[in-house]
Amino acid sequence: MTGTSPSVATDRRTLRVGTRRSLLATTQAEQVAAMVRDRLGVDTELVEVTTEGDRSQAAGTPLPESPTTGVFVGALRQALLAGEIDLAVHSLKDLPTYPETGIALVAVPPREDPRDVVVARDGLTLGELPAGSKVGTGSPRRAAQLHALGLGLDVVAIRGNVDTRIAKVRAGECDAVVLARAGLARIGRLDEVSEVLDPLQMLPAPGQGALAVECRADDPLADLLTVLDDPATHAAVLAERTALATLEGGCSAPIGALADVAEGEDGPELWLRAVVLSTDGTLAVRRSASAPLTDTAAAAHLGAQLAQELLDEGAGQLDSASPTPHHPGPNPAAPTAGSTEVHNA
Ligand SMILES: NCc1[nH]cc(CCC(=O)O)c1CC(=O)O
Repeated sequence: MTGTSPSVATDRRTLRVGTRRSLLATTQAEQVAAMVRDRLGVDTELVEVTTEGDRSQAAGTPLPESPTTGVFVGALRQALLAGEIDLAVHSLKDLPTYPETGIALVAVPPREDPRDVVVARDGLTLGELPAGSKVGTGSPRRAAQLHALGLGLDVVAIRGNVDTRIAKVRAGECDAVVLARAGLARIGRLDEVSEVLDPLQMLPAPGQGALAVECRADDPLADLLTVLDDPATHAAVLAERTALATLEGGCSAPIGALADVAEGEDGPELWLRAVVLSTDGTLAVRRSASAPLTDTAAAAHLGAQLAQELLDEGAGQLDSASPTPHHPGPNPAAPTAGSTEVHNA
């Protein structure tokens, strides 16, 4: 192990790319490794690190789809800090919103399609599934938005990796499951998709479809790896994640957020929309806002501002712990016009 003698990147012939062991994780890591070889002209080697999340899946107690505690990233960060790997590749949506001392997020490569998809029996869409159909998901965000469609679907909690979840449909255990399109795209299983969900009905998780490349903050490699960064994607996910971080301070309800880059009159703009729902989907607060796509500070500001508007509209009262959510209280300061709505779904 050469971790104790800091070397400059050009001294390293082979960069060690840390990844979780799942098929999705290693596929993503190999994609980033290919970019590293191409852009930096160095060799790469994948180093598989077993995370707490993987261990518990192997032991038969898989974690929920959207663990918020970073169980999938801790071991990779430890390996970075210990000098066992040079860079780590994560699904960005699995990263906790708070930073880790000594670890830098150095690049966000171009994003995959961030939408959620349905994999259903007989190629059915959600609208074609009869009331009472079992739709599997372990994500409170997906469950709340499924309930909000008002189709009478029976949302059942399932866990496990992408393969396991698709297998539940093929085995007849569920009529359908909802997954991130990006995951299926990366492992070459888009042919399983029966419907791509419009973000108007199913807003993805903040950061969904994007990858995060991390390395040690004090490693000279950090500067070199910025060539992997896609500034538009980076700004978009920063806006989404800042909204998430701000909302996490004031509420524990399911959250969806998506920022798109669109061409405005005076150049590219970031258009951010977000939703906070009660767990059972009967109540939702939704809002959107846009800002010129300039720097990361502007993107973060957009996210924080939108989150604050959602909190002002009562998002903090959509208590995920409450089985019978109540209407958010009136807010005299809230504007009456705009794209916010508090509704019974
Ligand atoms: N929570 C697990 C996870 N983390 C990232 C992805 C998919 C790839 C991505 O969103 O970038 C998935 C699977 C899923 O949600 O279906």
